[in-house]
This record gives sequence, C-alpha cells and structure tokens, in this order.
Amino acid sequence: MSLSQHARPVGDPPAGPIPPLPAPKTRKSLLVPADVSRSTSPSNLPSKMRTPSSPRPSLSRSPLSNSASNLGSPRSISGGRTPSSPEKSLRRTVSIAAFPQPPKGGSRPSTSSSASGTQNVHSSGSIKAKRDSRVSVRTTSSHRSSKTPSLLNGAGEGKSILNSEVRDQEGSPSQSRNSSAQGSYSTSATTFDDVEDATGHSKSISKTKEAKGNVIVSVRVRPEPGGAETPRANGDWVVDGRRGLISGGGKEGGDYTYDNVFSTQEHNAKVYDSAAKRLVRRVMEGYHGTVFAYGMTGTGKTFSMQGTATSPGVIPLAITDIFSFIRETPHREFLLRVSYLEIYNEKIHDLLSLSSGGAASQQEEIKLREDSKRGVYATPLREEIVQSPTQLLRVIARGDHARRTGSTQFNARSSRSHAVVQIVVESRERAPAGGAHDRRSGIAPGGVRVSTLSLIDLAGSERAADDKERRTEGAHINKSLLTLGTIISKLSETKDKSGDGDGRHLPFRDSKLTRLLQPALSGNSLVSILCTIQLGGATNSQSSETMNTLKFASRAKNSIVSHAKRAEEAFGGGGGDAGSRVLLERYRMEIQALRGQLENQTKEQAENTLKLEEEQFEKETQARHEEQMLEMQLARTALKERIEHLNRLILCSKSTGVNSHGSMSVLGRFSRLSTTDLGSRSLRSSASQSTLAAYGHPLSRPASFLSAHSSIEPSGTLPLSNGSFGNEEEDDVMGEFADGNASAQAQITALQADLTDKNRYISTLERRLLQARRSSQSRMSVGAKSGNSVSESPDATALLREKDMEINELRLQLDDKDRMLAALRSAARHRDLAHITTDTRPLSTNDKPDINIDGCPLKSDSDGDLASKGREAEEKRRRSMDDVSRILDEMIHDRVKSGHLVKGSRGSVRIPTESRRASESMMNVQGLNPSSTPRIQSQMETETDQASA
Ligand SMILES: Nc1ncnc2c1ncn2[C@@H]1O[C@H](COP(=O)(O)OP(=O)(O)OP(=O)(O)O)[C@@H](O)[C@H]1O
Repeated sequence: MSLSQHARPVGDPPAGPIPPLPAPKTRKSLLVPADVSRSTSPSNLPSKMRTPSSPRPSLSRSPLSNSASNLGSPRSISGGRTPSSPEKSLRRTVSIAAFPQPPKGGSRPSTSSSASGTQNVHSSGSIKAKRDSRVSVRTTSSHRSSKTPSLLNGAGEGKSILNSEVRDQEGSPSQSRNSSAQGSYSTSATTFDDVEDATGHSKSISKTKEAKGNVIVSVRVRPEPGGAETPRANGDWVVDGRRGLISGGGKEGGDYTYDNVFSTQEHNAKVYDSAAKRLVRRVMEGYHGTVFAYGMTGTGKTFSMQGTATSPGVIPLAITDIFSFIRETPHREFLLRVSYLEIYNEKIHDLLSLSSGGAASQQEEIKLREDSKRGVYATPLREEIVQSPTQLLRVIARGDHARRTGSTQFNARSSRSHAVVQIVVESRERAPAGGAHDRRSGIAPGGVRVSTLSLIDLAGSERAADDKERRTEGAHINKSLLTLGTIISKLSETKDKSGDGDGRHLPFRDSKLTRLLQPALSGNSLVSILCTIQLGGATNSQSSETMNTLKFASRAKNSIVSHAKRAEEAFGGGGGDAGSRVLLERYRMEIQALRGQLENQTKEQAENTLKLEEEQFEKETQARHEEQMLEMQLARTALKERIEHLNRLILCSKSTGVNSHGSMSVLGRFSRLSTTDLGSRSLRSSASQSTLAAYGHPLSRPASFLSAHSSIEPSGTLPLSNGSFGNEEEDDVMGEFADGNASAQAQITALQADLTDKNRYISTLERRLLQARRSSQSRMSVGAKSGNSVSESPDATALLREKDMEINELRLQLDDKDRMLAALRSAARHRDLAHITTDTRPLSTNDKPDINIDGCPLKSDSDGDLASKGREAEEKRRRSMDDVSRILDEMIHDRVKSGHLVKGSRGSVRIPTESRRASESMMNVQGLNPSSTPRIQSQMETETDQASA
C-alpha cells in the first residue's frame, strides 16, 4: 500500500512515546556545542537511491566534493558554509582521501578504498579530514581480530579496541572481492579461517567472550540527503570507524563504542562484510542467525537491508553468500525455503501470499506459536523453496512489493511495517556413510540440520504525525520498538543479577515484534544489530532519536548474550513436528518412494508388454488356425463335392450296370464282381464301408449304400433293367426300384436318408476338425509358453505324424474314388459289349424283363409288341449308356483339363500331386478309417487296368 506523501514542517515537536533511556554505560566526554551546524559527509548516492521525503529548506546543503580525483590525497572539505567559529572546529579527522569511488556497473563496490579513520562532523559545517599517518586507506571499523572464535572473530566487547596498526594487518579483511572458480561472488571474508572449527576447540576463549562475540552491534551513519552538510545545531559528532567509536552529541551525548561504526561513506558491501557475512556463513553451518536494522525513520534501514540495484544491501548479499557457500560445500546438500512476513499495526501479514495490492483482508490471520524445537514461529505462512539466488531474490522482491510503505515527514517511502525475511536452511551430508569430515565447516555427517536466517527491516520510530493513519501506524511501531527497548534494558538487568538472560520475566508477549525476536534475544541465535542514525538531524526529535538509537545499540551490545549452538541434526524418519519439518529428509524419502513406484511401474509395464506380446502371439496363432480352418473347410467342401460327384457316378454306373438278366448288377461293370463273383461285395459297398468307418457306423447299414444314389439328380435317374444285385441286399434295393412309381418314392426316401447320412458325416467331420484345431491350439500355446516351437514338441510331432497318416489315408480314399471312376467307365464299356450280344438273341417270354428301363412293370402284350418294345428299351438303354459314358468322359476330360485329374500312360486317371496337397488340410480329419483300402485299391487297380486294356 503506497501512502500519500505527507509533508510536515521541519522542527515540529516530537510526539508519542519514546523508549526509556537508561543511562549509557559509555563515557560522556564532549561538550555540547551551543550551535551545532550540520555538516555533511560525502554521499555516494546511487542512482536508484530513494529520495528523501521532503526537502529541508532549513538545511544548508553543500554537495561534497567526492570525485575520484579527490581520492588518495588528503584534503580539506569546505562546505558552502563558513565555519561558525574556529573553536568548534574540533580535533576530529576523517580520511576523506579514502572515500570510496562510486560503484561501477552495478557490481559491489570495493571497500578497499573506503573511508577510514575518524570523521569529524564539524560544527562549522565543514568536514576536516586529516589522514591518519599510521593508517592506510583501509577501514578499521570491523574485525578486531580474526583469531577469535566468535561471530566477530574478536571479543564482542565494544571497548576492546586494538591498536589500529594491528587491526590493519590482521582484522580488516581485504576489501577486494573476487570471483570464485564457479563464478560465485565471494568476499575476502570467506577465506577467514575459523579457528574454533579448525582446531576443534575453543579452550582459550572464555565463554562470556564467545557469547558476546555472537552478538554484533553496528552503527551506520547515513549521509545527509542530497549530500548536504550536517547542520551544526546538533553539536559535533566524531565518527571513528576504525575504533568503532561515535562520540559527541553534546551534554546528552558521550562516547559510544560498537563492534562496527560505519561512516557516511561506507558502502553496503562493507556493511554486509563487517556486520552480517560471518553470521550468514554460520547459519549455513547450522546456527540460527538474526540480523535486524533499527533506527529512526529515514535513516537508512531499508537502504542497508535491501540496498539498491547498484549497491545491494544485506539481504541480496547474504543470498549471494548463501549460494556461494553451497557451491563451496559439495559434500553437503541443501534445501532452502523462504518466507516473508510483515507486522503491520500489530497484525502479521504474509507478504508472499499477498497480491501486489496488498489484499490483506482476504488472508487468513497469521498467528505466532511456540514450539520447543522451532521456537516462536508464525503460522500459516507460505514458504517457497528456492534453488537459485535469482529465484530467492525474486521471491523477496515480490514481498517487498507487497510491503506497506507510506510517506512520513522524514521519508517519502517509509516502511510502515516491520518486515521479516526468513530463510530456512536445511542441509545434510551427501554421503552419510562416507565419514568425510569437513574440517573447514566442521560439519559432521549425520541427519538433516535446520537453521534459520532472519533478516529484519524494522519500521522506523517516529514521534509525531499529522495524518491519522500515520499516527496509528506510528503508535504501533513505537509501541513495539519501546517493548524491544524495554526487553533489551531488562535483559541487561537480568544478566547483571543472575548472570543469564533467559527472558523468563521479560515482556516478549507485549508486541508481535518482540515475540518473534524472542528466540534471538534469548540467546538461541547469533545476532547482528545494525542501528542507523543521521547525525545532522535538524530537529530536536531527530537528535533525540539519534541519541536513543545510540543508547539502544549500546544496551543491546551489553545486554544480549547469545549462547547460540549449532542446530542438532534431525532425522526425517523421527516423529514430532521438527522431524516432519525437515523437508530435505522428507523429500529424500519421497524421492525414494517415488523411485520404488517407478521401478514397480517399470516392472508392471514389462509384464504388460509381455502379456500383450503373448496375446498378440495367441491372436496370430488363432488367425493361423482360422486360416487353417478355412483351408480345411474349403478342402472339406471340395471333398464333399467330390464325394457327391462320385456318388453321382456310382449311381450312374449302378443304373447302367443292371441288365435284364440280372447277370450284371450295378457292380457288373466290375466284371469280376458282377459276373464271376456275385457274392462278393460291390465297389459301392466297399466305398461305403470306408465311409461308414469314417462315420463310425457298423458296416451293416443298407441305407448308406443307397446313400450313394442320393446325390444323383432326379433328372439323372436311370432306369434299372430287369436284374438283381448279386446279393440279397442288392436284390432288396432292386426291389424297391422294381415299380416305377414306387421307385420314385423310394428314390426320394433313399435320397433323403442319404442326405441325412451325408449331413451327419459332414457334421462329424466338422466336429473332428474343431477338436483337432483346439488340441492343436492348446499345444501351440503350451509350446509358446515354454519357449519351444510347436514343431519341437513331441506331442506336436506325434500329432503331425498322425495327421500325415490321415492325409495319406484320405489320399488313398481319393485314389479309390478315382479308380472307382475308372472302373465305372470300364464297367460301362463292358456293359455295352454285353448289350450287343443281347441284341442278337431273340427275346423269349422267359427273358422278358420284369421291369422296363424306367423301372415300370412291363405290360404283357403281344410278342411282336413285346419284341419291338424290348428293342426300343434296349435302344433307349444303349443311348442312355452312351450318354452316361459321354458325360463321364466329358467330366473326366474337364477334370484332366482343370488339372484335378491326371491321365496315366494306360489311360488310367489319378489325382495330381498338387490336388493332393489340398487334401493335406484334411490332416485334422480323424477317424477316416481306410480299413478296406488296400483291398479296394487292388481291386480298383485291376479294374482300371482292365478298363484301360
Ligand atoms: N547510507 C546511505 N547512503 C545513501 N543514501 C541513503 C543512505 N541511507 C539512507 N539513504 C537514503 O535515505 C532515504 C531513506 O532511507 P530508508 O528508506 O532506507 O530509511 P529507513 O530507515 O528505512 O526509513 P523508514 O523507517 O521510514 O522505512 C532513502 O532515499 C535512501 O536512499
């Protein structure tokens, strides 16, 4: 929420509560000058620096000469003002020559050329800078000693200031920044040896010192807006960055010593290096750390914490360092999550959940809870896991955008809330079993370590505001800061009494800010407090705020004792909130679980693929079988047709084979059977025999014999001559046809019966085909599962052999049929010959046929009539025989032509090999038992030979 700018006349009397001011423990030295004019230090204001809230017309501004050309040479800076009086030009010196150059290209400025020595804020409004003969251009404001184990690498005692020469050699880090191998942005401070960790003990360091060293208090003096000189009204102030000393402030003032004092020329990079860098690295090693900026509104808290694009502040530099540390620590893995909240009017808002407009009303109320492991924490709070500095900076920038700001008397864009960035660092050894102990970081292998870095930009204290909204905000801000001040004061009292400040009786709950800061203030965390002041405050309230800030900083330095310990390593498998909070471990477990799932899925997939392949194979097999079935069906149809055809032929032959004397039965064409061996079985019966065997019927089924006639077409029905079959059966049959009318009826009946028989036969064949297919299928699938081909299976081989045999049998049967055909032809010829003989013999009454050729009883007429009728009948019969022979010849010719039959050398016909192949598909037809085949074959061969002869 951006609030409208509110201009307020300078010099309004302060209003609102101010923190109580316990007597500072620092010595008071300087006299308060009656007329302190503002003097200003050079300000290297970055281009994107915020503009002051309102110009102060009362201030005389004098842009300070701060060009690079001024660097390196002592100079006296004279502002636009004339010094009011020479006696107020006090002894202060400032190494103006060491003022930093403006940052170039957005990179962090080198602080090697930063100001050092003392800075005298001259009452005359000018700054006299004298180069300290002993001191180089380096600042001496921090790092008293690099060989102490504390956060400061030195005693936290503000007054234990070492000789500047020593500090220059040892304590002050090289200000140059360089890029690491990975291109990371690191400072010289990263190369500091951690004595405590390297040696593994800190025997020589007293506990108190260490505890004190875990709290850093720094004061940063903000340059006057627009480079104006410090007004003289507030007395002379001496800022000695090298000694960490600020002294002055008139009779209210005194000498205040801190861990770091940053003069107006110090850049953010320098501030970070001295005040926060070490703490940040400690956080990466497992300590909790809190950095907060405290000070009056407009003094540069946000500037120090956030910085600008050209001069990044503590937060972006900490982020850079966090990722540098991660890169430099390959043996550990890290997980970072960040949250960002603000306390506005004593309410907590999640800045990462807020839209840029700051839709706070829609948010769930965020409360503070306390947990033995986590300490005090806000919930529910959005946490974002970040993987890169850019990502982290973007998240924070989003929060910044949502933060409430408004215009105050001293700051056009004043933060109206306390903002807390929390970066939770989870880390663990990459190879827990490896045992590679990192000496530099001192991190032992184990579980997950969780530490928190809190970066807090407090809202500025403000005494008065005209605007109601500002007043409300100011009241809340002041109340929380007052509580903070109270706690700090009480901490020092408690410490003085009991020796430790466990905070049992401290009013942490009086404000959300102090509640949130409780773990840090109670000693669980490393603490760095950055107090910002503006020495050239034109108003009483400003100078009083400055004094308050200085006193607060002093109290904090003396009161807060930190016993921060490295966070214990937690294992995600363990219960409890702490365990469940360890995201790194949880993620690792999740990854493991997911990996397991993935493996299972891969297995399942493989199984499914196998199944699919099997199914595919089965489908293919089925398709093959269907093809085979079709082939078999075709073959069956062909066979059926052939049987029908042969039956037709048999009927023809039978009808033609009957003569009036019965000397030539239907089988008479087979001369041996019909004339010489009437008692023997006819070919028809032989054929039927095999057919019946195939049916599984007993041989004694006359109907089946007749079935041979069934397929004959009514038109093709031939009249039987008066004759009988050579056996009883045949006689009976003949009897049926003896009468013309009856014979038609009988023929129909016989045909129907035959048809039934044939159908039954066909269905039997179909059944067997089906059975054969099924058994073949099951065998094939068994073969496929066992990985063997069907042909390799002994069952399959046996089956094939069986089928082969059946095929052979079928072939033989077909041969039988062919031979029968040949025999029929031969019989027809024989009968013709016999007929010629009959023609020469006179007909006698005895010879009269009982039936005519049509099968009708002959009428008893005169002899002449009878003779003539007999001749006619004979003539008819001969014609019909000729017709039959012709038809047979034509059929055979057709067959030969079409390749279904092959003519032998002696005129015999046989089935060609190719045609036989078709019958191979009948391999599954089981039960066609050619038991009589050899005999028939021999008979037929004989007949065929005779016929061809
Ligand atoms: N060290 C500095 N060098 C240059 N400019 C500074 C410095 N400190 C502060 N400023 C400028 O002063 C103005 C106010 O600073 P900033 O907003 O950081 O103050 P603040 O303490 O955060 O105020 P508030 O409490 O009202 O938020 C900004 O324009 C900022 O750029």
